[in-house]
Amino acid sequence: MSESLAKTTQDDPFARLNPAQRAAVEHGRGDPAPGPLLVIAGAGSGKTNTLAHRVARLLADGADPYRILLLTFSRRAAQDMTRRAERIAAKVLGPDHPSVRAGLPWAGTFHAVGARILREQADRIGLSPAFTIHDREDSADLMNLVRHERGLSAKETRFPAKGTCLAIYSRAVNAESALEPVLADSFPWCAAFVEELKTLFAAYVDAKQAQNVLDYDDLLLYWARVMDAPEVAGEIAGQFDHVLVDEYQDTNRLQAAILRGLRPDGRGVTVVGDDAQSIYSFRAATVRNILDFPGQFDPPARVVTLEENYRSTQPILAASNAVIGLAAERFTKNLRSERVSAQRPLLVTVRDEADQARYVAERVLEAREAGVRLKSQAVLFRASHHSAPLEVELARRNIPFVKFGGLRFLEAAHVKDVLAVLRFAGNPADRVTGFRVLQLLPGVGPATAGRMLDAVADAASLREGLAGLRPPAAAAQDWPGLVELLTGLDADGLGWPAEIERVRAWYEPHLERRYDDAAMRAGDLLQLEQIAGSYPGRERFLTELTLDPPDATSAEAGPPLLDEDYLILSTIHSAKGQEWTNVYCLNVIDGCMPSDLATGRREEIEEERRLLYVAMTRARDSLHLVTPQRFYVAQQARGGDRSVFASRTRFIPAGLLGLFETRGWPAASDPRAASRPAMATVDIGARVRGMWGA
Ligand SMILES: Nc1ncnc2c1ncn2[C@@H]1O[C@H](COP(=O)(O)OP(=O)(O)OP(=O)(O)O)[C@@H](O)[C@H]1O
Repeated sequence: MSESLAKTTQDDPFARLNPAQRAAVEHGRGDPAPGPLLVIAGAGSGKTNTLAHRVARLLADGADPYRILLLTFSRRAAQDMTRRAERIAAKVLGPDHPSVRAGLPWAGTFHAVGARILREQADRIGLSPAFTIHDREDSADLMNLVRHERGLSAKETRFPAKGTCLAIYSRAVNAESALEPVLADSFPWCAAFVEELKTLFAAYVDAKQAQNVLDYDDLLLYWARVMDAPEVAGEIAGQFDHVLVDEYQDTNRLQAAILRGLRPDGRGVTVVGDDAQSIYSFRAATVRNILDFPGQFDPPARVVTLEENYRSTQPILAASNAVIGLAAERFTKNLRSERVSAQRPLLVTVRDEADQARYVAERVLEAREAGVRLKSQAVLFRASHHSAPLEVELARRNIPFVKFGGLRFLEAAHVKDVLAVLRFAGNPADRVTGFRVLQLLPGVGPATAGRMLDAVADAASLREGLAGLRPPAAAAQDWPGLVELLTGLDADGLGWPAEIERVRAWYEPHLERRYDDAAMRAGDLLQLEQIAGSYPGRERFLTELTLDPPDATSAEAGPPLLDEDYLILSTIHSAKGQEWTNVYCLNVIDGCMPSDLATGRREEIEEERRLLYVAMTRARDSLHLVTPQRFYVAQQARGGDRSVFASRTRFIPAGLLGLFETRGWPAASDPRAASRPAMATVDIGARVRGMWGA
């Protein structure tokens, strides 16, 4: 680069954009209400980068940051985008300019923004602004409660379990579909229960409304319905000049309806996405949203396609393109990369998962020796439990790692307990939460808790309701403490985060009584308190954390882990939008990719293909796809602990093998290979069970 060009690039943050990116960034520049824009961006083509530049361009050109709505897929993405846009805008406007300092107050996920808008409008739309939000587990619990009340849980009817009921309900809501087609398409074994399910869902909705509770789906559903009501919709839409949506391929019909409601003529709308990376149809996302976007408007939306990949080497890209090239329907993008390399992606055959773990651990250490930090390396897998043997191997070798997409921090019982106290104090009508809180006391079981909640519901206030209760003898000692805590949280004017400190202090003796590993759990609660400190208040904290819980503790908690170097382990779903120098992909075999949980419907298989594509396109320099020849099948019906012989994923048919370097490991020359006995599967578990005639 010449000196003057280098200087220009440094001064002008927009100078590095390629022509297509610039076209997207500058679309409608100077027009206060530019026409709709769709940016179709291939993997690694700078989608995120381009969207951040577009926001920065708007700010630099004088747009009001309070009137920009930026909808992202995760909270992390919203924060990342806000930081990038601020940094770019600061180069033009200076770091102290009010538009830079304001940040992007309306950046967040659809659900989080929905919650905020609904709370702001609560009085006008018949909601109480104190509504609480149920996560999936709470929703399933409430569904279960209603199911019992309706007498639908009798075993002989084989009525669907609470989780299935919730999944059916959720899909119907998000896909804006009647119940019958949802059952026929996705839950055919439940089709006989259509009438009972309708009754159940009606009762579930009644219960939520009576208890002043919204579930995840309600946040989109209520928002969408508000946008149908002209009196309120106009006001909400009028708050924004620009609406930008990232990862549009993973939005569902309700989200598309909300967007249409916000901007019926498409003016000021930018959506960005990649149809080839659509991987959330199990949450009713529909790739049709992005495929059909341009034609919704008259004149149609402008489409800008980004085809230059800056991430991966050409051989990695060639292999990824070939995999997605076999997909049935997509916007055609011919991704190209200028990053030459002689190294094709590796397709490595190993005996079993234990060897897979050893292979990956060795390569990771080798790369670290060669200067690639652990943090620049990621191991990706289809299902969270696939990494178990590797986790053992890493622990054995003292290789630190952080796992994304496993059991979430907030799902841990003790963390939920503390959050439940905070929520119940804010909304005593919420029975699921109240149930949890009251049963923390010794001697209070479901029946007592239920009676107590009835009494609270009939009283004028929580304070009055609690005052009238007589706890069982075993709880007598702890009762006054709980009453004081619940009634004092609001009344004592403690402020935030002192409120959560008080709850933690109250909870500590209960924690010790309830759990053997209380010390470790207490550490989690301290971490929770630390996270709480970064929110302005209780309600924002509870809402945002419920909607988008941290994927891994260290993702939020900061020190000490963030200073160290650690390997990334992640499900492919959680790897969305990220990139690493080296990527190792586990179990690239049929049964895992595609998952044998996919029913075999064509759309589901296509989505599994896109998952492999997403995994492959996360790699910058080095990509290893590992195929164990024998795979232990976990989580099968009783009687089955078995290994199966596995074959390479169908998404890499023989015709594509030339794009990979195929290898067996350990190599025949490796003494480890020779010392192995011939491959045989001995089902010890079955033999042991056989002792008892099972
Ligand atoms: N014009 C450019 N010049 C050089 N590098 C670029 C340019 N645009 C983007 N990049 C780099 O390319 C990489 C991929 O960018 P980004 O993460 O924005 O892509 P993406 O399209 O969002 O990817 P994906 O959809 O696969 O998650 C990043 O490292 C980014 O810095």
